[in-house]
Amino acid sequence: MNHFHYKQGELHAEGVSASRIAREFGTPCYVYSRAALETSFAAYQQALADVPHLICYAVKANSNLAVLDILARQGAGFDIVSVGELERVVAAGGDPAKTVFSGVGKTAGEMRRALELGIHCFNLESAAELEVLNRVAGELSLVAPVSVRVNPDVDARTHPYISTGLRENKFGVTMDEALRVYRRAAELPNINVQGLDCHIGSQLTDLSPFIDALHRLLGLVDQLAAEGIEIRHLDLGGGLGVRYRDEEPPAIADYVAAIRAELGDRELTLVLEPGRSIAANAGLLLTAVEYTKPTPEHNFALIDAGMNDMIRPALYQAWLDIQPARHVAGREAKTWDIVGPVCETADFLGKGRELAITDGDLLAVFGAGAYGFTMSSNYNSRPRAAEVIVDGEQLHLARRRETLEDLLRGEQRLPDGG
Ligand SMILES: Cc1ncc(COP(=O)(O)O)c(C=O)c1O
Ligand SMILES: N[C@@H](CCCC[NH3+])C(=O)O
Repeated sequence: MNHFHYKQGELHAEGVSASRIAREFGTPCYVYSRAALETSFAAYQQALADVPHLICYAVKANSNLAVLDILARQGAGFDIVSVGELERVVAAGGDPAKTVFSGVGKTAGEMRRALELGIHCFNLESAAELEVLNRVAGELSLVAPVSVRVNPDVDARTHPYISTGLRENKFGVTMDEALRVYRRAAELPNINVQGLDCHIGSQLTDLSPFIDALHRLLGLVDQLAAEGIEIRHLDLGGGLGVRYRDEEPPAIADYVAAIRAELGDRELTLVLEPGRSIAANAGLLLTAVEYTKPTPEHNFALIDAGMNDMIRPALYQAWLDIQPARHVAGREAKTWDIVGPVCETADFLGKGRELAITDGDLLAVFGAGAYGFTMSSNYNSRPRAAEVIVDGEQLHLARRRETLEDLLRGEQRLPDGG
């Protein structure tokens, strides 16, 4: 079911028209469909229903409290990469006991808070981090559950900036190093080995890199078992891609089925950390055309959303579908570059788009539910957009638009005479 659809020429998010959302909350505005979030999460749950599992939604994809709340109510666990994300999970009613902590640079303070809250597992990314965690857990008289994140050296065949599982990437440890880290972990008094972890990249549209990585991980599980180190859960990270344009990623059910086939009848709890495949197509960015500006080279449509609101096109050359929120009959289509107000040439959301649009039109940028708002910034001192949840006919303001006062909060001039 498509939760964003056109009815009588006008875009609707579930039962609510785009123009009503813009009227009530202004633009730019992120719009998320509750049903879409629930549907994609449920696809993971159904595919894993009869095996021990934990689905840890990757908070970095979309960390709005209402989004986390929706997923927590469905029983989601969470994958976090900072204490800030952990506090969001707690504030949203998520369960720390279903939370895994990834990230290459966890600080001692972050570890302390996570230990106090009793998270499910720390995904360790280095031998040095293991020592710090053991010390911090010791200070608290606690035992830290750990996995080691291995870097299986497989090519995820995705954009180089979001590929994480190659030897040259900063993430995880090599397979050889992992053996040494596990041996050391097994000796430490405040560490309890629980699992094995990897995450090879994001927006993968092919199953084979996942299966290659899993293969390598299972080899390590066996090697560890031979040394008496038992691995109870296997965390394969996230990374399943979505369709933004014409990509053909596997369906969630097929992705999970392929992993399960590879696991066979091993008694391992499967942990997954999906982000994009849950949130990307559950959200869009509504924006208005402020000006149209034909030039000898290009027709520019200057919109009120910029790269500070959605950086993916500038950062990864990502292609996002952009459509007018209302189809007006009889208008002539032209080729447009859809650009924002930020003072950077990279500030575009789409280039060379055939669209019948004019000044004042409302546009929708699709596929914006993941890595949209969470990567937004105040660059050019632009307040960040509102975030809205659509739930059937209901609209819920999930985060109000920042005000100019918000922008100045926490800053101070020098003292008088300084
Ligand atoms: C450790 C880890 N887990 C999970 C994810 C979520 O990935 P995705 O949004 O591609 O599912 C990421 C981001 O790529 C990550 O770095
Ligand atoms: N931010 C990236 C995904 C990277 C995920 C972090 N490991 C994107 O928008 O595609």
